[in-house]
Parts: sequence; C-alpha cells; structure tokens
Amino acid sequence: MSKSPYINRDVDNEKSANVVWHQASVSHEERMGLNGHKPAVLWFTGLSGSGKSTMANAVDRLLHQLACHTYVLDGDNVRHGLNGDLSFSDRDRVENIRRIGEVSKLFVDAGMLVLTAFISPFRADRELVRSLNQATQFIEVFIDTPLDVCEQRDPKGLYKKARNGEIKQFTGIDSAYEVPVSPELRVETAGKSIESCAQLVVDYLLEQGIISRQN
Ligand SMILES: Nc1ncnc2c1ncn2[C@@H]1O[C@H](COP(=O)(O)OS(=O)(=O)O)[C@@H](OP(=O)(O)O)[C@H]1O
Ligand SMILES: Nc1ncnc2c1ncn2[C@@H]1O[C@H](COP(=O)(O)OP(=O)(O)O)[C@@H](O)[C@H]1O
Repeated sequence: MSKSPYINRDVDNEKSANVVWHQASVSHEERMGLNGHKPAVLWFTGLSGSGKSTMANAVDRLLHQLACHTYVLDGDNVRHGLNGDLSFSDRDRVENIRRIGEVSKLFVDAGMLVLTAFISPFRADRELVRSLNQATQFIEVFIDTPLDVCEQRDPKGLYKKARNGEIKQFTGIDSAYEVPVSPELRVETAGKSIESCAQLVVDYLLEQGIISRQN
C-alpha cells in the first residue's frame, strides 16, 4: 500500500525505475556557506487562532532584521494555491502536511530558514516531516493556546460558525488535534505579548547556534 492515498502505486513503481536523481552542481553546503546562518524548518503547530501565523510572521520579521534568508508558508495562503484541491477531511489534512513537508525540505536544501504555520493536527504527519530532515534541522514549535482562549479570540469568526454547525470537521470542535509530545519549543501565548513570544523562538535559535547576532 502506498503511504498516501494520492500516490498511485503503479505510477510510483514506474517512476522509481525511470526517474533518476540529478546531482546538483551547487551543493547544499555551498548554498549554506553563502548565508551567515544554518537552514532549518520552524514548524509552528496549534489550534486555529492559537497564534501560528502571528508568531511565524513576528519571528520572520526579527530574523529578517538579523539578515537571515527566511520564508513563511502559511496554511491559509497555501490552501489557495498548491493545496487548493484539498478539503479538511482527515485524509486531505494528511496530504496537505505531506506536501508542505516536501516543500519545506526544498527550502532547507536551498539553505533557508522556512517558517510553516499549519494546524498539522496529527502527530504521525508531523513526525513524517521530522523524518524528512536532519535532526537539528526540524524544530517543532507548539503554539500552546487553550481552546477556550482561541475561541474567545476567534480572529476569523470560524469558531462561531463551527459552533453553529456552518463549518463541519473544525479542529478542536469536531475534528481532533493531537498535542505534541516532545516539541523543541512550547510557547504559551495566553496573556503574553506577541513580541515576548517571538523572542523566545529567536533565543532558541541563538542558543542552538542556528543563527548568530552577527549574521
Ligand atoms: N474545518 C476546518 N478546520 C480547521 N481550520 C479550518 C477549517 N475550515 C477552514 N479552516 C481555515 O483553514 C486554516 C487551517 O488550514 P491548515 O492547512 O493549517 O489545516 S491542516 O493543517 O490541514 O489541518 C485555518 O487557519 P488558522 O486559523 O490559521 O489555523 C482556518 O482559517
Ligand atoms: N502572544 C501572542 N502570540 C500570538 N498571537 C497572539 C498573542 N496574543 C494575542 N494574539 C492574537 O491571537 C490571534 C492569533 O491569530 P492567528 O495568528 O491568525 O492564529 P492561527 O494562525 O494559529 O490561526 C491574533 O489576533 C493575535 O493578535
């Protein structure tokens, strides 16, 4: 059985026989050497309204000021384009994260710091993305905001719709969110400023030697 329902096993077998990896002329190490920082995926996960997009963008701004090469991949945006064919069924969420995992790996290969902001509700999918990367290059950031706080914030009015039955399979209401067991970072946002939360992430990257103040 193919891991993804979107991958046809026959096509898969044919591909492995006929598609050969092309050796890049500029190596990963050479690309990294152009930057004053190491590449990594900063994988923000949490409920809708927990603060993933806000945090990813605030951290992006701080890293940009430190001359890091960064890019934010955001669920709302990616679902308009690359993943515009996917719904919020469990099966489509799995495929959503698989594709983003592959895309974020390409950013790491290009020597960049990529910040992803997807609910990514299932532990197995987050672990799959982790396994695509070197251990030090995948940083799971759990945006730990209780459901009642997310629901109070309700920045897009989606919880209200979900409670009224206008949206089905809404994460935290009638679709599961599996809390990370050992994230590299857990950020509690309730009652905290966006700036202080973003700084926690930057401090972690400094401590780990992924970035430095002299980038
Ligand atoms: N049913 C349902 N459940 C959860 N979220 C929903 C749903 N329908 C629409 N939305 C909006 O889609 C955003 C989540 O997309 P993601 O790609 O991050 O979801 S997932 O990782 O595939 O679970 C999510 O964005 P965030 O609020 O930024 O998390 C919502 O704005
Ligand atoms: N410390 C904080 N960190 C992140 N967001 C916060 C914080 N405090 C309040 N918020 C607010 O919470 C909301 C989070 O929305 P958003 O970033 O879109 O969440 P998500 O991307 O997880 O759906 C925003 O309105 C933001 O201003």
